[in-house]
Amino acid sequence: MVTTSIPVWETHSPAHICPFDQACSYLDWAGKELKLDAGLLEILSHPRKVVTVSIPVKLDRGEIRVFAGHRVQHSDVLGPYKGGIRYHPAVTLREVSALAMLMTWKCALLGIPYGGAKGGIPIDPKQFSIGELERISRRYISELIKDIGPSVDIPAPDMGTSAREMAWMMDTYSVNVGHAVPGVVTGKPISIGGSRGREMATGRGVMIIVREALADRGQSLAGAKIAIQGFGNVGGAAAQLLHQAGAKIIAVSTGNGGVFSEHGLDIPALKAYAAENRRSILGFPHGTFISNADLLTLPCDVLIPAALENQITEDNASQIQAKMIAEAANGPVTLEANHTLEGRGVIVLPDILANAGGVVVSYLEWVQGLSYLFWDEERVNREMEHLMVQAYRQVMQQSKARQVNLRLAAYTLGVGRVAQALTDRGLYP
Ligand SMILES: NC(=O)C1=CN([C@@H]2O[C@H](COP(=O)(O)OP(=O)(O)OC[C@H]3O[C@@H](n4cnc5c(N)ncnc54)[C@H](OP(=O)(O)O)[C@@H]3O)[C@@H](O)[C@H]2O)C=CC1
Ligand SMILES: O=C(O)CCC(=O)C(=O)O
Repeated sequence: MVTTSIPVWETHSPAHICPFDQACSYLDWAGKELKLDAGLLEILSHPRKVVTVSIPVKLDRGEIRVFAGHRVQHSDVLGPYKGGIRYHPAVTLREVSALAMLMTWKCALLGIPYGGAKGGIPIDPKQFSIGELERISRRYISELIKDIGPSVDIPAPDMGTSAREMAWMMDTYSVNVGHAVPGVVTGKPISIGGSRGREMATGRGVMIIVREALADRGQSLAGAKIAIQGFGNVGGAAAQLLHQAGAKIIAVSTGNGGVFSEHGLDIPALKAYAAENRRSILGFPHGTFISNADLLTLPCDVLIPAALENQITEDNASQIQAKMIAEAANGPVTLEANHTLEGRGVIVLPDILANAGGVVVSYLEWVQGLSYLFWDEERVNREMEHLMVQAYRQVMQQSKARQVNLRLAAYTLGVGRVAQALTDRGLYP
């Protein structure tokens, strides 16, 4: 039975804050600081290409459903478009457009030769069988076949997707063009050209940036009290690596709440519990229940939002008790909240720096694939750490030189490099 004949491309974000408006406000802020021309800012605030495709899929029970699949290519001034694909019910075109823009600044900040893109399908992957997810992923990539490619646009995992979906996408693309093309996606399984270290990379990058920021304040990871919202690819890996480094992870959460222990959670035991309980951590015996809202306002050294955007807003910014926030998620702190936090002396390590470990190892995966030479995990981690620490130091230096907070420092570096490249290429004025 066909349930809808007219696909609804644009759904309203459940949050009252539009992620794309937020992304444009951050760009504006950086543009003012850099004194960029209005015309240049106008170019940078528009994605270069927006694609929405129809994904007709037969579900296991025989019903035909048509999903909307978005891919937004924000900028390719510095290299091929790059960015993840999100499967989440709250995905909208405006959200994907915001995330694509963030990718542009992130890649420029890290000095990797990519532009920015993002993709997404508004579905809850938990509601579909593996077979259904495979059909959705394959059809989505077939529809985008002319818009992606190893030197055009290279997708990767984001919320709700993983190496499994990347393998289906790589295979679909390869079958369509007639030969194996591992470089069309990153975050693939190692068996088909994925990189060692990619799965943990975003969490490892978060750990490195938090370690550097604490060290600059005379603190170490050992004994630091940390709360983490989100226990998926990023939050889970960050929790594991921070725990290994001696930090005390006092709370973690998933979509329906979390667990708290003042003495620190046993993260390996919690990971094992989640694996046995279809990713749910509720009911973990060595801790008490905590809501996502309460987790955000716990007193701690570092708060790590690692789930969705717009989690820290004007509504709760004044209640945040963390001394430092590391944005593992993209866009978890709104511009207004950022100002409030800054006024209260809370350090915010911005997303385009703090969560860049994933795209850095994606880049290393792409480089290994193009050169047909694969590295051991130690080398991947070393190269990634070098790029992350270098970017961190550049942000610190920019912050001192311009007397601005870390977000504006990171943005002025990222946006400034793209603006310079656009001008040097003769694309502006
Ligand atoms: N994967 C990557 O390499 C990168 C990801 N990021 C960003 O990191 C963030 C997380 O991505 P990733 O870890 O890959 O995604 P995953 O899908 O692997 O995990 C998401 C986690 O967030 C939880 N979650 C979902 N909704 C909420 C909510 N409303 N409140 C609290 N927790 C929630 C999920 O719980 P549940 O299982 O209950 O849904 C799950 O634990 C995203 O913002 C993403 O853009 C940034 C850079 C790279
Ligand atoms: O690994 C990548 O290419 C992109 C990761 C991503 O989507 C992100 O950094 O937000």
